Amino acid sequence: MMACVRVAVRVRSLNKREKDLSSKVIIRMEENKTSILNVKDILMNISEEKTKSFIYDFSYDSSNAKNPNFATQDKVFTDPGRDVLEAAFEGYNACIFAYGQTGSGKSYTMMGTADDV
Ligand SMILES: Nc1ncnc2c1ncn2[C@@H]1O[C@H](COP(=O)(O)OP(=O)(O)OP(=O)(O)O)[C@@H](O)[C@H]1O
Repeated sequence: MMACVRVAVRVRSLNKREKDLSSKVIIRMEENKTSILNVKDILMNISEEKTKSFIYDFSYDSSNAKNPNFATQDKVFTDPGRDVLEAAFEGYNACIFAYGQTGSGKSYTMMGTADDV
């Protein structure tokens, strides 16, 4: 039996505009914990960062494919997506939706790319 509501958070990689602005990724993810770092601490290289942490059902770091905890499209589909589909096939009402600001990766996360099978 799956929980009624589950929340997953995903971070995408920086886009060209953000890279051109030398933007920093201020989100760190560890298991299902998402932390927001203070950008001033990152820039000044202060190790004792003042972070705000939140626990979600899933936290997906897709910011850098080189990170060991990089979340692939397949992973994002398998964890929250497959259960919802299975529940629907069992006759339960099910809904999955993406929420976030423009350009944050909602369509990408829900639809994938032509290369995804
Ligand atoms: N996880 C990701 N990995 C690589 N590229 C991504 C990822 N998520 C989003 N992108 C890229 O970022 C851009 C914006 O993503 P997308 O169109 O999915 O955003 P959106 O939230 O649906 O935006 P809008 O609300 O404007 O429709 C696209 O070029 C997409 O390919």
